[in-house]
Amino acid sequence: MSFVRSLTIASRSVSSAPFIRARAIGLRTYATSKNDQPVAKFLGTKNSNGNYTVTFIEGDGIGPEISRSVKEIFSAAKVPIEWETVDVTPILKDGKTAIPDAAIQSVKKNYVALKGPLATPIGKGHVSLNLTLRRTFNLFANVRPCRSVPGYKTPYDNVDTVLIRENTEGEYSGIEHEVVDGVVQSIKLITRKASERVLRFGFQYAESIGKQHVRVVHKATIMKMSDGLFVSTARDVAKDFPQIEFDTELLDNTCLKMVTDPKVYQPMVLVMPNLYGDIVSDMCAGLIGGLGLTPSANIGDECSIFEAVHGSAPDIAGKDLANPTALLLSSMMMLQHMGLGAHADKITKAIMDTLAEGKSITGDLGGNATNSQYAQAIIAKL
Ligand SMILES: NC(=O)C1=CN([C@@H]2O[C@H](COP(=O)(O)OP(=O)(O)OC[C@H]3O[C@@H](n4cnc5c(N)ncnc54)[C@H](O)[C@@H]3O)[C@@H](O)[C@H]2O)C=CC1
Ligand SMILES: O=C(O)CCC(=O)C(=O)O
Ligand SMILES: [Mg+2]
Repeated sequence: MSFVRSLTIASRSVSSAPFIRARAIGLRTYATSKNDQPVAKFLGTKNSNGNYTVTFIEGDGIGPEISRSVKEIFSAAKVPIEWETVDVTPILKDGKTAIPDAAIQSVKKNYVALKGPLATPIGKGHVSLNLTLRRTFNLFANVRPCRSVPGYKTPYDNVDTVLIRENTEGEYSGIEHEVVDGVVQSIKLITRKASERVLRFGFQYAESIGKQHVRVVHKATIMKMSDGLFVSTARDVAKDFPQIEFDTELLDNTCLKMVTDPKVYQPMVLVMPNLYGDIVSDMCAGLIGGLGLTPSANIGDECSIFEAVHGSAPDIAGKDLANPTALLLSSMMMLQHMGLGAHADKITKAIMDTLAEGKSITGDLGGNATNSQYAQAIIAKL
């Protein structure tokens, strides 16, 4: 019988990290936190045509189809953006999987990218390029809002959760090895530095979108050292935000309560280690109609990459059946981040009106429209 053991390592180094300041990346708002000088400030500038250049990674599976819809809608809405499409087919560099240099240079130059889903082989094969991108650009916070779509009926009304996932370490550190035949070790790495960084961002983000409560989701009853460090760091950071209510909750209880009464989570921002955030965000998507609807932002000090929560959906790829809304809403978060909020508002209204009308929605939402027909319906409303 094979026996897989997970070893937890917690860094005890005491951080003297400076107070991190963050600009909120909201789906609807572009509020600056009270502490100004944002860590996630958009550093890009307009090119000689008066447009911003944005790196586009179209991705695998449904990626190219939904990317095409986003591009068509942006073009119809006359968003002042020029896309720089890059290839991220992995290369081997010093024996390790790496992103091609041209793609890295493009993101570095433009400070911002929109990304379709990238498939990861199961078991053997290259490491996740999604994770590689997050690590390469130190995109420490993954912001995953999940809100009910007005007019689209689900068993739950008025879902409004915001989950912030630590994005660079934890169970996703990718440190694994075989101890002896049949015994494998996987290391969950938690550091005070990365925890503090994402937690501070979480508090500042909550403040800037008007949520008065931060809840840290963990399993420190079992992973006493690693999740314990995340929780104790959170308690320290919370002292700098006395105006924000702070508490903690065990992950299994969060899952139960979320699918029983998601309204409980409306006033708060949830912050959690990497794997928990991955799983809970898919679960939350299920509350509002599925993965076709939920966006995300990977935030770093310099660059930020915006992508849907979902993956490459191989089961529907190549059929023009995918729902591009999740990538579209991610691109709306991107526009907010870039200070192009007026364009975001206009497109978001067309998206929401099309969804509420229900005549041209995709199969995942119970409609008959293709991805292309849905995109055209949005364009007609612009
Ligand atoms: N950030 C990323 O790029 C992510 C990449 N992946 C990768 O994607 C691949 C496929 O993973 P799965 O487990 O199948 O998850 P998935 O998220 O691709 O699909 C799960 C289910 O949701 C549906 N779905 C997803 N997006 C949809 C959309 N836009 N419209 C309509 N239906 C949609 C799919 O058809 C499927 O039934 C894997 O290689 C995985 O590693 C998975 C999650 C995130
Ligand atoms: O990189 C992958 O294959 C999956 C990543 C994922 O599920 C996520 O980021 O939500
Ligand atoms: Mg995931």
